[in-house]
Amino acid sequence: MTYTVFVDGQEGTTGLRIHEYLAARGDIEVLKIDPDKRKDPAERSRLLNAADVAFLCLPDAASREAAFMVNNPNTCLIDASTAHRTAPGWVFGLPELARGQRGAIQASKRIANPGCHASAFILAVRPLVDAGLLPHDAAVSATSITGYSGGGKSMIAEYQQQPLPAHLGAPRPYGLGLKHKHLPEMMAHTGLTSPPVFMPIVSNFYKGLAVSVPLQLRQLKPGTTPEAVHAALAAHYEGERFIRVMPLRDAATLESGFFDVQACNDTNRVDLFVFASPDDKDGQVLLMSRLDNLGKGASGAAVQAMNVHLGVDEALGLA
Ligand SMILES: NC(=O)C1=CN([C@@H]2O[C@H](COP(=O)(O)OP(=O)(O)OC[C@H]3O[C@@H](n4cnc5c(N)ncnc54)[C@H](OP(=O)(O)O)[C@@H]3O)[C@@H](O)[C@H]2O)C=CC1
Ligand SMILES: CC(=O)N[C@@H](CCC(=O)OP(=O)(O)O)C(=O)O
Repeated sequence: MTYTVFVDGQEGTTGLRIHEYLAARGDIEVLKIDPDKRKDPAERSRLLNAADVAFLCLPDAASREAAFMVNNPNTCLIDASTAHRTAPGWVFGLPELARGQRGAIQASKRIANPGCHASAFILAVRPLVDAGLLPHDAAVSATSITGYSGGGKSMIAEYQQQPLPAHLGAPRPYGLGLKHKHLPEMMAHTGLTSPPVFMPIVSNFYKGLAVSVPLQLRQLKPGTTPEAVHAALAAHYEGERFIRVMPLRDAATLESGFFDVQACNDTNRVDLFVFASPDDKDGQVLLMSRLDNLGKGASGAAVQAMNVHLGVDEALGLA
């Protein structure tokens, strides 16, 4: 069986990476748009409606526009943008979210893929909420360190200019209005009733992302230990091929003394960590979640969602 696929936004960062994933696939025929017509609504509409699966790798407004163009009931849209992640009628493209999510992705023709920061945050927090360890109304905060490709073509150009302006050489916190666009999906797909205080930091490396979520154990169900937090993650992701729950107080990371934000690059993997002090006297845990923002954070996740939707091996074409 061959499926036809169109990538709207084929020359953007996410779109190009999806093409790389699909290039080796014998079961996929990629429909290409003439470069001169890639923003021509009539031509985009024709190709969107000709595809079995269309990836939207566009700014939010253009993604909304594309969704309106589709009238072929067989076309499945997989949107990488923020436009539809909490929209009615769209399924969240994160198969590992909860039991039943794969079935929902398979059954829907409208799939909204998670944001890169949001994927990492949700995958760390959702299991604790589901296990009843973290109350829905918990006050949570999170930090994310990300490479600059997360900002798409314009941010890549900014960071790759020669000579590099001095202010881009150091990490840059942003989202300081506390209204980052991933907050709605972070709440909707973890079950938290108030937004986390979230500070992303972009830095001078191409890709790689790590979200950290510090928790005081007294915020959790009384009696919760770091072991219980770790066990909840391990149980939630048992058998998941793209999620690795690392050992509690991961010895390798602790020995090196530094966390490697880039260690999931060029994979579709997410690594989850639970750090705690050795004697646990302070009653704290630090959750960390690491991924490649262009892998499981965007293009890899989109291809995985397509595989689930088509009912083929979920890992086909993915590292
Ligand atoms: N980069 C990342 O790590 C992640 C990105 N995303 C999301 O994926 C989407 C794409 O992001 P990314 O690839 O990084 O962005 P880029 O800016 O790299 O690419 C966007 C592409 O869309 C094209 N485009 C803009 N408007 C239109 C239009 N009206 N019709 C057709 N094409 C159009 C742009 O054209 P032109 O080349 O002329 O600018 C560009 O090629 C965004 O919504 C982003 O937020 C999601 C998760 C992670
Ligand atoms: C470094 C940087 O700017 N990153 C982007 C997130 C990239 C991402 O996940 O984007 P979407 O939600 O748009 O899909 C940001 O924080 O806005």
